[in-house]
Amino acid sequence: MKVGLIGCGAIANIIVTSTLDDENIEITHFFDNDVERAENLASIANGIAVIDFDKMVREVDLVLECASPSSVVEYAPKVLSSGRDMIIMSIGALMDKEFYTSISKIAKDNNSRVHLPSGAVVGLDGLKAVSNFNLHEVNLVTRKSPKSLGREIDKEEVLFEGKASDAVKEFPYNINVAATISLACNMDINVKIIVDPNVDRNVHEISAIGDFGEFKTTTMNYPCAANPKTSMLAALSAINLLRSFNETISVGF
Ligand SMILES: NC(=O)C1=CN([C@@H]2O[C@H](COP(=O)(O)OP(=O)(O)OC[C@H]3O[C@@H](n4cnc5c(N)ncnc54)[C@H](O)[C@@H]3O)[C@@H](O)[C@H]2O)C=CC1
Ligand SMILES: O=C([O-])CC(=O)C(=O)O
Repeated sequence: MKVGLIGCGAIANIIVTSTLDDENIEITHFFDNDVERAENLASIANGIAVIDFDKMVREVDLVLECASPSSVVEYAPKVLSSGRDMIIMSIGALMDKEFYTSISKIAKDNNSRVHLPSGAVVGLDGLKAVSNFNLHEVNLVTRKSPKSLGREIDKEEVLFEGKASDAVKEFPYNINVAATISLACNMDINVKIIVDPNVDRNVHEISAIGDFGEFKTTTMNYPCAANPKTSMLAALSAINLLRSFNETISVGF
C-alpha cells in the first residue's frame, strides 16, 4: 500500500521512522507547506518531496493527513473524489456538520473511505459499542502543561468548559480527541480543558454513563519531543490503523 502524507511534523516523523521496515506500509510521498520538512522526511524514507499535490494523489493508494484542520478542509474533497482513501488526524475539522456531510457524500459517491484513528485517547472501542444503547452522558477532562497549551501560568486554571464543537474551534491543535469521541458516540460531548503546571503529560479522562453501566478511562500521554501539544499515542494509533489494513483477524472492535 502506497501512502502519501500531508504534513511532515511530529506525528509524521514518528509514523515514518517506526514503519521504515514494515513491508506492507510504503510511505512514498511527502507533502508539507514547509518544503524543507517534506524534503527531510522524504530523504529518511527514500521517498518523494511533493510539489504537485494532484500528482501525489494519483500515485498513492491512501493519503494520511497529519497537518492541520484547514488542510483537511482543503484537501479531503480532492483525495476522496479521486477514489483514494484517507486517514485524518486533525479530526476537529469534522465537527463542522456541513463539511462532515459533504465529505461523507463525496466518499460514498467515489467509493472511497475516511478512517479516523483513535488518536491520543483510549476507550473509543467501548464508547462505540455502547453508543446506541441509551448513552446518557459523556465527559472529557483534558489536562495539559503550560508548555503544551502555550500558556505561561504558575497555577492550575480551567481554560474551557463547554461542548466539543466549541472546544475544537477555540483549541484546534489541542483537542481533536474531543471530536473523535463525539463522532464515535454521535453526541456533542462535554469538555473541560485544564492547564496545569504540575503535569508533564497530556492527560485525557473520559467518563461515560448509560444503560450499559458506566466507565472511566484515563490516558496519561508522553508528549512528542517535536511538538508538546501532541501525544506520542496519536502517532502510534495511526500506525496501528495502517497495520490493521493487512490483518486477517481484527481484534479490539
Ligand atoms: N487525533 C488526535 O488524537 C490528534 C490529532 N493531532 C493533530 O494532528 C495534526 C498534526 O499534528 P503534529 O504532527 O503534532 O503537528 P506539527 O505541527 O508537528 O506538524 C504539522 C505539519 O503540517 C504542516 N502543515 C500544516 N498545515 C498544512 C497545510 N495546509 N498544507 C501542508 N502542510 C501543512 C506544517 O507545516 C507542519 O510541518 C494537527 O492538526 C494536530 O492537532 C494531534 C494530536 C492528537
Ligand atoms: O495529543 C493529545 O494529547 C491531544 C491533542 O493534541 C488533540 O487531541 O489534538
